[in-house]
Amino acid sequence: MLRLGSRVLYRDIKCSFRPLWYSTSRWKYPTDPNTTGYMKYKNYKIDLKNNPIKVSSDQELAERMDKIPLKNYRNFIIVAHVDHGKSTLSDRMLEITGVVDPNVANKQVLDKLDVEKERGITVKAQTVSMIYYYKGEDYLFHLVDSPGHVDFRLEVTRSYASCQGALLLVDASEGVKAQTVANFYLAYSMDLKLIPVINKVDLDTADISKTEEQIQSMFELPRDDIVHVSAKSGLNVQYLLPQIIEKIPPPLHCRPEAHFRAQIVDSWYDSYLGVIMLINIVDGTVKKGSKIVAYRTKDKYEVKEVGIMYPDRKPFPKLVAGQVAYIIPGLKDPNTVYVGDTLYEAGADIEPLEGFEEPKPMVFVGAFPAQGTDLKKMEESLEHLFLNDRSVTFQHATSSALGQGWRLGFLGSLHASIFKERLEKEYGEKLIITAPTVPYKVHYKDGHEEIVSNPDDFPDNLRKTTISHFSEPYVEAYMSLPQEYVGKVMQLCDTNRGEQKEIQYMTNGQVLMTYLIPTAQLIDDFFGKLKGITRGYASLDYEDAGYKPSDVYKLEILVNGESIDALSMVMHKSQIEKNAREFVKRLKQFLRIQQFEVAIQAQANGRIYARETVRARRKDVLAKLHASDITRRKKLLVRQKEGKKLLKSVGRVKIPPQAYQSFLRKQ
Ligand SMILES: Nc1nc2c(ncn2[C@@H]2O[C@H](COP(=O)(O)OP(=O)(O)OP(=O)(O)O)[C@@H](O)[C@H]2O)c(=O)[nH]1
Repeated sequence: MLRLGSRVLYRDIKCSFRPLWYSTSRWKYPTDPNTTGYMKYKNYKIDLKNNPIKVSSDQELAERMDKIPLKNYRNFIIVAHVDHGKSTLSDRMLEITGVVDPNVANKQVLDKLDVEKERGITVKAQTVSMIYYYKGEDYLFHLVDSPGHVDFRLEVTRSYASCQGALLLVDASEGVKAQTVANFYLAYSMDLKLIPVINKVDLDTADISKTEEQIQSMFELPRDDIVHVSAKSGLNVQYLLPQIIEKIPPPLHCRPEAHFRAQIVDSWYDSYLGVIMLINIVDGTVKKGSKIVAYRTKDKYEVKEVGIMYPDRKPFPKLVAGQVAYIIPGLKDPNTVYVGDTLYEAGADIEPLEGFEEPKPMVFVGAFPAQGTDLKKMEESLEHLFLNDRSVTFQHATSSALGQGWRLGFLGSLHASIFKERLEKEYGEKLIITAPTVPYKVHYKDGHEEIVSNPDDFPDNLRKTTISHFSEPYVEAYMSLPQEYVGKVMQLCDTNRGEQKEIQYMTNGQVLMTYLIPTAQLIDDFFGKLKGITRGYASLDYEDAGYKPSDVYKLEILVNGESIDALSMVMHKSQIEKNAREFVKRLKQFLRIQQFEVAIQAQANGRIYARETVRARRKDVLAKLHASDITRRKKLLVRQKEGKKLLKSVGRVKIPPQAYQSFLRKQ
């Protein structure tokens, strides 16, 4: 298998020289997307009169779909770098096939979550079914719109399992980016038939020739196969649909006559209907009343409803092999559903389908309910969200500062922030989230190792007699950027403890840099900093690169000598001094003045690195005293001083949860 960053890829890039005039030629489009009748493009004749298909009822739609033979099914995914236009292209396809009304302004119809609409990014892969009429026959398409961001790569990988082909979409003005390359190799390794598509050809900044050249040289995809579209205006999208039929094979491995067997692709929770599962039906049929079993748990269900996504749930009488559609098993407990598990007909003797890759969390945070939040209700909300996002790992955790909560593991920091936002938006819950941390490894002298994902559990130097050393996780980061920014990016990587592996200069003025970077640096907004110094021109992708020995320590914050577990952090030696000073200063802002003096200290490796003091509140004990009574005055002041001393020795500082919240929010 070819891997992103492999020598093969770089060699190909280096060899991709083309004469200069090549990149300056411009394409002309003689076609108008609104023209009716037969149109010709790369030898495809499209019957625009019969598209979109016309049906007057759901029943007619179901009957028409039922007549489509397996050989006319096409299951495909759209993959691309972030913002290259996947969701917009899906909108146009849904209009051409009549799934949504073309006369209303459809905008990223498949980005269904609030957080997706607000942030303009796809977080969840969404499947939708469509019927397309071509050369006198109906075809059934199952399209998957996938997320572009690297944190959601697992969503894309899982979706590939139900697809035979992929549209590899590239923005004509940006060209091939780091995630285009990563997605290409993923699709390539899964044997998917790829159709290259150049999008945004309407932009003044579009450089179609250069983008074509990149696609041809980097992916060895023939230039002639590339379709040029403007997903925004709809230009040429109608010519893409016949390519899907001609190039992507049907799922002929599916067996409609066999016993029912399907894979759970996704799942979500509906407060009325309970669990809903999106399934890829490999064999047989399933309908309301079918008795089915989940292979992993051996739980039995009687199916309550089946249907297709069009683009929302549309109940159908039955589903057949080759389709990707939903079922409602009448199940209330989301904890018993495993994405990737096989469902099969009760009583049948079947082989389970190959499961999905297990998520490997890169970022951990502690999550605790804010004051006044019901723990039980929050646990329920979390379970419903986990059902829809199986990439999150979680376990119960207790903090002496924040009480009972959870330790959550995510695939990246964007993933963590999206999850928190979903929880707040969709479930109205309030959370206190501790600083993100990566899983560190502790190597003991007796040879055993331990992974620590909670900084509070990280051993301090006192136990070092039994510890041989620590190590921290690294990623191999691939960055593509214009040549002029190479110096600045090298500097950024150096300050983030990066180790250079490879720098490749491409023919189009772009550079591909490969660095080994500690994951802890990556999750500390490395991408934001990279974008900042390259004025948004750089793109980043990464993959796990294992562990390396490292000088890491736990930085503890002490308030009057007592360690605050929720604020502990593990970090590299080089960052301790700066963070220690910053943390104590920041915590001071949020602590209430007490009757006695409060010391805030930052300690690591048995040493105090920084200290701030919150002075005690001074009560004016002399207010009521006559001005001339000097002895009484002295007596009162001495008594006040003694009282404060006593308070300090017995007084515990009660830190309100809001103080933690404010402290952590600023992190
Ligand atoms: N000019 C122009 N803009 C486009 C075109 N296609 C998409 N866009 C714009 O590009 C932006 C990103 O489009 P999306 O469809 O959300 O991209 P995406 O690839 O689904 O994004 P992620 O799912 O977050 O990776 C939006 O502002 C679109 O309006 C196009 O053909 N021409």
